[in-house]
Amino acid sequence: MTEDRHGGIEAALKGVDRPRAEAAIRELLIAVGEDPDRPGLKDTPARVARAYTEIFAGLWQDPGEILATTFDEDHDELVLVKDIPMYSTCEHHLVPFHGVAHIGYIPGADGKVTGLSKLARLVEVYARRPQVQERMTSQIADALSDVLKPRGVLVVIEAEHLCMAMRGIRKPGSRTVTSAVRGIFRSNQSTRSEAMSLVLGR
Ligand SMILES: Nc1nc2c(ncn2[C@@H]2O[C@H](COP(=O)(O)OP(=O)(O)OP(=O)(O)O)[C@@H](O)[C@H]2O)c(=O)[nH]1
Ligand SMILES: [Zn+2]
Repeated sequence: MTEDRHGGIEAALKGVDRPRAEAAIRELLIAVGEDPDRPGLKDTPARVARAYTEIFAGLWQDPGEILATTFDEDHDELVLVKDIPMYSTCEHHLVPFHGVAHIGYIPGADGKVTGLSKLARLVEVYARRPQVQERMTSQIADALSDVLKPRGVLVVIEAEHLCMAMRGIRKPGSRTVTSAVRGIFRSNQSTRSEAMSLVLGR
């Protein structure tokens, strides 16, 4: 696990009760019919506890802190970062859903913008939690709106849910697309359509 100056992994390493997680994984292995003491599984509970600490580190991270670095660029038109890879965990089945996030915003009257990497970090904060795709999409849009006070925000997430692929209905390849629009993207249809075509155009 790499260190994260925004407190995610570091805070998660301090906060997560790993002995408890390890005990739970051991119990799960027994419950599904495995022998947690066989050599291949001996270190698995500790390994999984560490992996979950990383996978859910967003619970320990403050999105406001990530967006704290802003600068005035006097830019009053669209800023769009496309195809940000994301891996999250479906809170219903605790299996991954993964895909890409696209984030666009039009800065507010003060021209305040944030570093481009911060948009990708924001995706990480909300992806690294037990999630539902719709909620994750709205949370990213709301965090950006609250901190940057932009004229508009548009977030689109396209993802495949492994709970629909490797189990249950078993439809690999189906993609779920969610969007959240705020400000001018919500009130002005032509602005929204223009941004959407940039987002979805390949
Ligand atoms: N809206 C939404 N649904 C999700 C998301 N992730 C998983 N689901 C759905 O959550 C639902 C949970 O349904 P349940 O009937 O409680 O669980 P289940 O019996 O395991 O359902 P199946 O997956 O249909 O086998 C399923 O339809 C999943 O496809 C998500 O991000 N958004
Ligand atoms: Zn699921």
